[in-house]
Amino acid sequence: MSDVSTVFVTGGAGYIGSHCIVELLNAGYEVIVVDNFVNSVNDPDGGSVALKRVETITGKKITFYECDLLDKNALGNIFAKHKIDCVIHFAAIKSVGESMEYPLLYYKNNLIGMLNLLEIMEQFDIYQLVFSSSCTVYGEPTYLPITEQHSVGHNITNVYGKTKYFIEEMLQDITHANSKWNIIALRYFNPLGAHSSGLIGEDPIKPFANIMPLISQVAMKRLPVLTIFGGDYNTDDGTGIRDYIHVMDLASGHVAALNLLKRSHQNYKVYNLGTGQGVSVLQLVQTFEKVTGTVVPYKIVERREGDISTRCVPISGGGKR
Ligand SMILES: O=c1ccn([C@@H]2O[C@H](COP(=O)(O)OP(=O)(O)O[C@H]3O[C@H](CO)[C@@H](O)[C@H](O)[C@H]3O)[C@@H](O)[C@H]2O)c(=O)[nH]1
Repeated sequence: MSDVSTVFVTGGAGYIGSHCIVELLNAGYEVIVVDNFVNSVNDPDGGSVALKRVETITGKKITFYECDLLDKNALGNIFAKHKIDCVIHFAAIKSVGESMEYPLLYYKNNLIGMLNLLEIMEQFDIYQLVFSSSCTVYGEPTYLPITEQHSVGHNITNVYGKTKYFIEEMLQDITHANSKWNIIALRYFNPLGAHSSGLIGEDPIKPFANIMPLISQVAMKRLPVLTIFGGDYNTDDGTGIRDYIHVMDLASGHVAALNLLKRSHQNYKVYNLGTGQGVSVLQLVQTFEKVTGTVVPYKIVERREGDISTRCVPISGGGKR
């Protein structure tokens, strides 16, 4: 198997991307980052503040480019300049609540971006890819905890999840057609937390609807009260249950996936990345209060459209498909 040492990272300035780069650099990989920097706090000298801080944390230099994946020529030019071994594709657009608003924009950015990347990879004879997928591909689960063998594509409640599902299908097809492809799709459950240095973390600049940054906003008094969606789910305390995974554990999962691609040909594999432990919204709030010593005022309202009740992975996942 080829020696993976330089990783091309799309969306490296994002929350998950930046934390993963820390682990990649610590594991001895070199990284080339592309990002369009539209959802990051940017540095006046170019790049993003998060990337600069990753350099501070690791003591290593990051090569980065401002590039949108819709610009295939620009992407090709970057590939032509470097000896890239492997790609991790984080870049995707998300919107508030990930409703069905603007589906065309989602499909265009997320699907064409992926296709451009795959075409350029093939052109440069690079076939190793780790793809950021999501537990949303499972839709409303028919059994719990969710293994990788659970059906995908049914009742997906948001367009973001659908793009992840469509891309997974595409990746599977191309590996069938050309066995040179060596791909792992990682289905993230709900990431939270920050690097222990506190230098990087989740602080979105665009409007967002995920629970953890909202809890932080309320704790910092930027928002008066946390709105908990639904107190009548069929769970112990009535609030929704998710599997929250620490972002640095997610990062380790990416390094493990890359190491696996490097060690042996995988063709196409999917893995869940979760903890195996379901946590309710109320438990999350109470734990946050206990750990930080800060009170988080909340009110329980109607369920949010498109939300499911419970989603978690088994303690030891299956891993094969
Ligand atoms: O203001 C809020 C926001 C969320 N929740 C609840 O908190 C839990 C988690 O919600 P959220 O952080 O929005 O995540 P999910 O709804 O589980 O799904 C998100 O998280 C997945 C894993 O990252 C992504 O793949 C999905 O696209 C994304 O919608 C759910 O029970 C929500 O009902 C609230 O009660 N109040």
